[in-house]
Amino acid sequence: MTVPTTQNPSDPAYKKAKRQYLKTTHNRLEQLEAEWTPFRAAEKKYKAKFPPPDLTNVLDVALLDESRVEETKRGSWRGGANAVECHSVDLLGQESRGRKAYVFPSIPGLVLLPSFVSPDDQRRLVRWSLRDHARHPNETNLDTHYILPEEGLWKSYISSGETGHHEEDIQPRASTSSSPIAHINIPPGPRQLISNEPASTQNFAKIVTAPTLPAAPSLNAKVTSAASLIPKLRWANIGWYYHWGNKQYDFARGKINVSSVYSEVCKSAVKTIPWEEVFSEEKNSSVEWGDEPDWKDWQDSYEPDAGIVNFYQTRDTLMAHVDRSEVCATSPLVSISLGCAAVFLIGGSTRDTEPMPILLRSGDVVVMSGPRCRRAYHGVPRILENTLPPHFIHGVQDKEWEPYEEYLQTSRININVRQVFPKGFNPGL
Ligand SMILES: O=C(O)CCC(=O)C(=O)O
Ligand SMILES: [Fe+2]
Repeated sequence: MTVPTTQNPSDPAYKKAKRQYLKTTHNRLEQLEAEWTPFRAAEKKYKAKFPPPDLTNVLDVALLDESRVEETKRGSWRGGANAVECHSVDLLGQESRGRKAYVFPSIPGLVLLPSFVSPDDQRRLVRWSLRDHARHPNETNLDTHYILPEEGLWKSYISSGETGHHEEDIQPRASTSSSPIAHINIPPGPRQLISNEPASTQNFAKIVTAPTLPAAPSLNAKVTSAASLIPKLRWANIGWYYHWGNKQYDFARGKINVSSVYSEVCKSAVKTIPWEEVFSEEKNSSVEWGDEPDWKDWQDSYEPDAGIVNFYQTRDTLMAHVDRSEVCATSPLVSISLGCAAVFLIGGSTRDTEPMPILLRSGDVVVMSGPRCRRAYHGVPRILENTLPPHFIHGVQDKEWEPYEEYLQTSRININVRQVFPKGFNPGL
């Protein structure tokens, strides 16, 4: 199956994007463009539906891998194999023999592990994310606005397909809450840009006691069905609860265990990275690391306890942001890509650094770590249609897999896992 694309001039999607472009550019103030930060300019470039962006400057290391030819030749989105300055390092351990990671002199602490997750494990993670994780007790973006089925949205969607019933059976939360309780307003839809104070061991006591009003259910939400809500699923929380209103963890609500399905992949990535080589070229490191670089401990001490699973449809984007709610500002953040490919941008400590574009494909893992990278601005301006790798399509004989394949045709899943506390810090929770 191919989905509409803005790359092909005879495709209606291209024509529509062109009409839209001509309409909006008519009114565009040139001055505004001049005021864009380099990060904003890059976001605009890769987001553009028309003309479709040229990806030659986007690093696409899958093009160097013969075993990924079937994957990279699908559709027409391809980056450049040598678009960005980087070099490869060998992964550690028997199981990783011959496998490589890429490191980037301009962003020490950024590590790209192409194709780190095997096709079988990718399918396992997709199933887990949709069916087992995006449901109670893990919070999702939809919980604020709808009373979701106990069995989870995905199972309810599948069973409605099996029985042929697409009933409108999901109630909006607003219509059922009778008692007037205090709320804050968090609009439904994409994550909002809210400026938060970077968490640290110094301000931790203040963060723990910050008031955390629940988000207000939307008054516009209507009775609906699981099938209509599935494309609206945007995120599911992992581990410690997160408060989106003040962009800090809500430690008072406690923590749900991080499933080993996720944590094992993340831990094996951290264990297999040769950290000494990753940070060997870093200059003046002790200044930025504080007392002592802590990477020497990561192979043993890294323990993920928070994060988010992001669900993107091909039209979705994630704006430039910094993940700074974790008390530990250096410990690895491990990010797993599944499904359709995406353009990922990563820059520096402000939006004034020109970001590096990297094409992330299914199974790729990105690790953001150390003082120069863990809190660098990053975002996802584009999900690329028709880039689903063949191992999600051909050869999957399993009938039960079909709805996952159908979902993935227009979706990307990102599992983004973090460690909140540095080694040896006692939060007293
Ligand atoms: O989707 C991605 O690759 C990045 C997601 C991300 O930056 C986040 O969840 O904070
Ligand atoms: Fe992020």
